[in-house]
Amino acid sequence: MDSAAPVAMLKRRLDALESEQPQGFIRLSTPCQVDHLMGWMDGQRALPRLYWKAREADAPEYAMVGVVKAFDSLAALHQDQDALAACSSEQPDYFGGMAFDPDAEGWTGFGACHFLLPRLALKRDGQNSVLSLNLRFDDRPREQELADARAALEALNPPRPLPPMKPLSLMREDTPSRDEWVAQVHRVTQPEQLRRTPKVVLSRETCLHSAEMPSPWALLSHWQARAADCFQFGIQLTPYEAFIGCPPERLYQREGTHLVSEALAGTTPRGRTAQQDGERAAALLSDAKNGLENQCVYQQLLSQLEPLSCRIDMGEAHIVTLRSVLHIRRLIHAKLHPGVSDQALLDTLPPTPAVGGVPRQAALAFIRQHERQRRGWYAGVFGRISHASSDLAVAIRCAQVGKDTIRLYAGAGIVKGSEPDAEWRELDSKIADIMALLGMG
Ligand SMILES: C=C(O[C@H]1C=CC=C(C(=O)O)[C@@H]1O)C(=O)O
Ligand SMILES: [Mg+2]
Repeated sequence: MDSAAPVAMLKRRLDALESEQPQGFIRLSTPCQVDHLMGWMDGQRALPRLYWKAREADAPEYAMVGVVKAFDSLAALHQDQDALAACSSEQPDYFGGMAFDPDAEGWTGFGACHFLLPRLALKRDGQNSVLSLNLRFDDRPREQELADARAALEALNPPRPLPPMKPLSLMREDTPSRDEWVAQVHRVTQPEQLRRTPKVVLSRETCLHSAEMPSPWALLSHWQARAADCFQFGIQLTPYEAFIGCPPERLYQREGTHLVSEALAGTTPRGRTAQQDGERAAALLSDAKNGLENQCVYQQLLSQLEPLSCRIDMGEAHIVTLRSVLHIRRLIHAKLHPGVSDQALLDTLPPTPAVGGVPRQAALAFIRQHERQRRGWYAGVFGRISHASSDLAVAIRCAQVGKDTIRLYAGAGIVKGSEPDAEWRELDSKIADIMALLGMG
């Protein structure tokens, strides 16, 4: 990619702003040829860095660096959207995520909620790539904003070739251990416990120790090549902490008042042939335990969306085929009441029973009491929010990349009929792609 010319163009556009009276939010954009966005991300030194692509094959990719403004609550984000709606014709995209449980101790460096309006965004949409510089003049001195924007442009680096994936000599540590897992699954499936809490999604953290921190962007680049049908995200807030993932599950997509959500739960490993896949898919759809896992998610989403919507259309259960596993999915389309905000949706929907349980509070209480690992942003929410449209994934199939550890997360819905050994194997199949990349497959 030749970024010198686009950067020079944006600097000229900035110079032109000096003599104007810019108001509110302004996005300066220029075409910018890109070969590989991950190489661009890896080449940058400024922080934060954030990458996002929704799971549709033709969804645009966003690679972002630097920050204009950050938000540590949905209320603050919503307030900002309202403020800009009142003073700007263009509205920004905000990117970020939320922890699984804001009331539990999370990961160092990752708050309960963190969304940001990036300073620079490289957006690739089909054949078109555009580099944008975001600015705002409603809440800060004009001279300072222009100087900060110029500094961000000057700090931009060219992309660099991604380092090859080195075989890491990794020591593996599971929390819970396999024995603890067996005990936890037995506890959840006791009849008395199931009567009060019919579903709890238990999780595992697999901690891999490595001598040096791999580039999170090189890892994500390899991982995304194996997860074309999934959302793909990465966020790096500090030099030694990044969170990446390729989740298959959508929390919701909103276009105006039209909302699409889904229940993705119920799992079986892929077969070795197309015929075996077909047999496993049929068995999965008729299996009581997996059906119940999905039903819990679907019903809760429906009952939560009901008061927010004037119309809800329910879809049939069908199979989603990923590289290593098959899942059951049911789609939900809703027409929201006018004025239902992303804040209202995000205050209501997560954590869904695909990652928490039913009833929510009892399941969360169980998880807080029995899980030793910190879920942090695993099983939280990650995505893009804007005034006109939003798209958010459930942050599963993910890894936290630290200075000398890589932590992989996987969970399994435990309901009546769950067997500890089969559920443990389900955890491994869910993260098989990233395990294989790390030489642990
Ligand atoms: C919680 C996870 O998966 C959820 C999504 C799909 C299928 C699931 C299951 O069959 O248990 C889980 O509910 C995870 O991958 O960490
Ligand atoms: Mg399951």
